[in-house]
Amino acid sequence: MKYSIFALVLTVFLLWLTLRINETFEAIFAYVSILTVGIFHGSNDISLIRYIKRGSTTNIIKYLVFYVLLVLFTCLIFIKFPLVALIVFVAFSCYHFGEQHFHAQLLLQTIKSQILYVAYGILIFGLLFYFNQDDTSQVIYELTQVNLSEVTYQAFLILGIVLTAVFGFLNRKNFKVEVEFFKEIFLLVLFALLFKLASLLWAFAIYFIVWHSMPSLRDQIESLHGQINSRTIIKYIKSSLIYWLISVIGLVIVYYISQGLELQFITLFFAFLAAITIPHVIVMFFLNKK
Ligand SMILES: CC1=C(/C=C/C(C)=C/C=C/C(C)=C/C=O)C(C)(C)CCC1
Repeated sequence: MKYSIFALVLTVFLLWLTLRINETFEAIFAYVSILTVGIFHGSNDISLIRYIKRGSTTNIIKYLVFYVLLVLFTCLIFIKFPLVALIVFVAFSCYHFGEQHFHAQLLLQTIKSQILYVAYGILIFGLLFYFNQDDTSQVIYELTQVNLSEVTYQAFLILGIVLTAVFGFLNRKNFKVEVEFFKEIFLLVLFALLFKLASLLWAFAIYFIVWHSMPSLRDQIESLHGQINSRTIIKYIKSSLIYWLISVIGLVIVYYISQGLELQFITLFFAFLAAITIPHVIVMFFLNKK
């Protein structure tokens, strides 16, 4: 079965599940899935760098040091200039989500297709934030001390819709033939419904796991090992385990820090996600260019 059909069926099932569980279960499922599959899909960046740089004589330790410094630098920017850091994080994330959605559906990677990636990411985050305004505003306020008004969310969503429509149209000759326009629209309506019914964290988790992390894991295993089977999956898990463990330990430390601060855990959770995500987005950018 094509992955996108599986993801579609799974999303409909999760929509049904959302109607049946309460917010506590949503939060438990969200944290567990983000901490396992979500963090795992970003835990193999060093192997991916080795793959991207194969043939190069540069020592991999150099990349590891650079990677760790980038994580620390992101943390520092979040502390010193939180608004700038948040805007950069959301912009990178929009590109990254859009890239995962479209890169295999387009024939060529051009400036127009890259703007489509950003546009689609804006549309997805626009729907997520628009339908969960209060919770989003609270997290953003705790991170940056900035209070966003309803108009900002409307404008962000409209920007996503317009840019996706315009750049989807401008890329029309660049799409592979099998791209189904109506399936894409149906998906967006499904996301809108899901994001409206689910809590912010659960809605984010469903998109992040089903539509981003799982297809990204599949692409990464294919790039690194040529094919997907139990042997290559185990190989991938083995080489990711140590980085995954370091990330989870980092998050446990963040949890204990949050106990002493007057912040919600979810706020620090997103800040933590940002710190480990920005270097990952850069690695995936170069992997997809290959
Ligand atoms: C959902 C959400 C936010 C953004 C989260 C983002 C942008 C996550 C990106 C994750 C990525 C790109 C992971 C990559 O593998 C904000 C703005 C903190 C506000 C609160 C809710």
